[in-house]
Amino acid sequence: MNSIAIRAEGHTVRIPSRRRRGTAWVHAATDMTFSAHRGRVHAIVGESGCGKTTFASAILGMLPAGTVAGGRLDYVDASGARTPLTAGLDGAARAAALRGRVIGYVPQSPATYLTAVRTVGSQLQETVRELGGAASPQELLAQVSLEPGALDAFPHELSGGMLQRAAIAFALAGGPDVLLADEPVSGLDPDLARLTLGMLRSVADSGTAVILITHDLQRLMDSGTADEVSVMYAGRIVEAGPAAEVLGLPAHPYTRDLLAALPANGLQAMPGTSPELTDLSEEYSYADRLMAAEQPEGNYAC
Ligand SMILES: Nc1ncnc2c1ncn2[C@@H]1O[C@H](COP(=O)(O)OP(=O)(O)OP(=O)(O)O)[C@@H](O)[C@H]1O
Ligand code: NI
Repeated sequence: MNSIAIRAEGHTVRIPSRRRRGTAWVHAATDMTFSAHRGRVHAIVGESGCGKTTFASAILGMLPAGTVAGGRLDYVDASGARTPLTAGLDGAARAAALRGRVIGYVPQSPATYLTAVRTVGSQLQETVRELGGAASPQELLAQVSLEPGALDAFPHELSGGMLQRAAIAFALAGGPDVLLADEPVSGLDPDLARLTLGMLRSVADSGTAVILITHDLQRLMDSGTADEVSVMYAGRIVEAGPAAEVLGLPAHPYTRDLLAALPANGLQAMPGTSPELTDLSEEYSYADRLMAAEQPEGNYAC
């Protein structure tokens, strides 16, 4: 069986952003190479605004209209057949067909996708029916450690942590080959975060390719959930590899600085500031940020 489920090669995304004087371009992804394997958890980490959610949108074929995509971003089925996910409108249509059934998605703000006026159970039942899933709503809730009583609850009756787990149940409803979770543990207390990451681990262990987007390196390390880690900076993957290597012996200065900024490692402030991705120079790298941080007056020169 082919084990790569999502494969990016030179994946590049430019999103148009209208300005008073013409169009500016958001450099949301540049030359990204990435593989997510069935049975493994691949974490994508990086500061706010580096392009993590945009990469998720690309995988889901949900990039904004007018976006220009380059390189390749494919779903690869178990036989090795590739479905391009960003190849123009056609790609978006194909990606839409995969969404839910083949690629399950846990959105960054799970509260927003549920209707307030219907119970969780009726919405989950409908999702299972639409996607032709094999698991019942009861089984899906059990998989994410929610009591069956949650089926009769309205979304506002669930706590933030319960909603986040319900979001995972919805994402699993179609029995997906890939699970894409965008910040699934943000805002959760440590015990719930551990439980949720453990769930994602079991989903991977059952054969699904799990892509876990997070900016919480500490929880990622403590949980040992990830097999691989890709570190994103300003739309690029600056370092990738086995989690123990990337987080234990980081090779890139950006990864080292991210780790040094963790409370457990002394809370050293990140040097300088994250760049705006709008009209970013093609050659921009972390070295530019380090240089600007050393010469703060340079920030005022232009
Ligand atoms: N539709 C859009 N139009 C214009 N700019 C966009 C659009 N979508 C994303 N961006 C920009 O792309 C950049 C990357 O955003 P993205 O949401 O992917 O970052 P992120 O890494 O997920 O951040 P966070 O950790 O805060 O969720 C940001 O500068 C954002 O403003
Ligand atoms: Ni995001």
